[in-house]
Amino acid sequence: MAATLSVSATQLLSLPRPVFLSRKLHVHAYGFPFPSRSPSSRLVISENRAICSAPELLNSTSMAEEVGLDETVTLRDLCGNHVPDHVLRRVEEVGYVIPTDVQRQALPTLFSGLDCVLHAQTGSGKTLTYLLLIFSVINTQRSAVQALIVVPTRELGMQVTKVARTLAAKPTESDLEQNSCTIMALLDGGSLKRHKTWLKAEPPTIVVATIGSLCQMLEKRILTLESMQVLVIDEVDFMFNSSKEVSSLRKLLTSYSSINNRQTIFASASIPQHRRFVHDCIQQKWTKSNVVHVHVNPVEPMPSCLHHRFVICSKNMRLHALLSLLQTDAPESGIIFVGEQSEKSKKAGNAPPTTLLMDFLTASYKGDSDILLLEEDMNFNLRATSLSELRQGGGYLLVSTDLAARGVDLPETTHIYNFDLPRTVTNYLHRAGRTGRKPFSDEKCFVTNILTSEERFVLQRYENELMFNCEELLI
Ligand SMILES: Nc1ncnc2c1ncn2[C@@H]1O[C@H](COP(=O)(O)OP(=O)(O)OP(=O)(O)O)[C@@H](O)[C@H]1O
Repeated sequence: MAATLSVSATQLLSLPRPVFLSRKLHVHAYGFPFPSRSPSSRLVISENRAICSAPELLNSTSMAEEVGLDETVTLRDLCGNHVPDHVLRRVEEVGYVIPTDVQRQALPTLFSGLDCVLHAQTGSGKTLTYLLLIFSVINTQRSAVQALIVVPTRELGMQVTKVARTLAAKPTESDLEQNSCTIMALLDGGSLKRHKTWLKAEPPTIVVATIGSLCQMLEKRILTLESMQVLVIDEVDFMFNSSKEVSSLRKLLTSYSSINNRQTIFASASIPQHRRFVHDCIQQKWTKSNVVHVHVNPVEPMPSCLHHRFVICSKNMRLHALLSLLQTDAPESGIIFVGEQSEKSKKAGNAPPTTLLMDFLTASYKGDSDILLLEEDMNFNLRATSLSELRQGGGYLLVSTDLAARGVDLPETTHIYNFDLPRTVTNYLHRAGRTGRKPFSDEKCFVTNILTSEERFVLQRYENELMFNCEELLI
């Protein structure tokens, strides 16, 4: 049976994003050079062929709905010939069925073996994108490190490891007969001695690492990357911006491994001067020369479900402004970002701002949510405890420095409060992106900035650069 739709050429040309139809469908465009400017163009959709993607035939969701067709390609459709079935079953069990935009746009490129810069909004599903590539490439019969994911913080490393282990878990007894994929978290603050023993006994298939711990293992040749097929650098702009990490990162990209033996993926929601970055990737031989920049939704750098607001108050009224906001919003789960303590304030022996804020909230906030702290000065165990408590469910208010701003995925977070304005526009984007992390939800999430009147122009600059509007609240 064929369904026939009449679509004007203007409609065809004005639609905003590529159409992907289910693999049962095939699109024929007849009667006009495609895309046509003729107002009487016809589009015929008939059963029984593969996915069609035509950039000009944008967003045919409404057309497909009109004839009652399933317009959606699934992750299984995209990955079927590449990713082992037991991994795909886990992907579906976890609840990932429909690909997000970045998955839909990047996976075909990644499966074709090309190097890739994954540049897509916070919370858009970049982690699953590169993990699916890794699962398509690794051979569990081989005992060697075949994929390496480098992350900036222990917290992000633990999170990525958890997702990778979830997907690698064998769901049925017949799957258990196959060799399993082992995943090592080689992260700052972990036990290097234990990792050395593990690496010497039996190399893991995938390593998730922070650059410090990784380089120690590479320098001592306890870990080698000769068999590495995929190298992922997550939060790549942060890594290149960090004076502590950059030289080790360059060494990893050029001395410890070579672009010809590996597929290289860089991921981030923010890649400032991205054309320059892609140019550098090729010039510096961090990637092959045909590297693809997958830039999803470039005109909207932040998720559209975010509602940005600000309140203006004097510095010494900020605690009260925050309390008033919390009482009005009554957020079930939120993150309050606080700036780092200045060296001057440290030398003067003042308590860190996070401590002051925790003390204030513990004494004054009467809501039900647990109040927790995450900051660099805590030891790694306490940091892990804070995050695992957050993930156990129930409401929370997390007081944090920018440590929680990159990559941390707490999907229940609906409110972000910038108690101190972030120092850069990129930090604004990542702090804001700790909310709005449920890909197919249209739940409204809030980012609220507490600022002095002198700081208003800084926020205005962020609004201009990131193309959002901030509403003023009067409290
Ligand atoms: N296809 C999918 N369907 C449903 N949920 C998904 C899908 N892919 C990813 N997610 C969920 O989306 C959330 C965000 O994913 P992820 O952490 O990979 O985002 P990200 O793009 O890396 O963001 P950031 O740039 O902030 O690190 C996670 O909670 C993840 O479980």
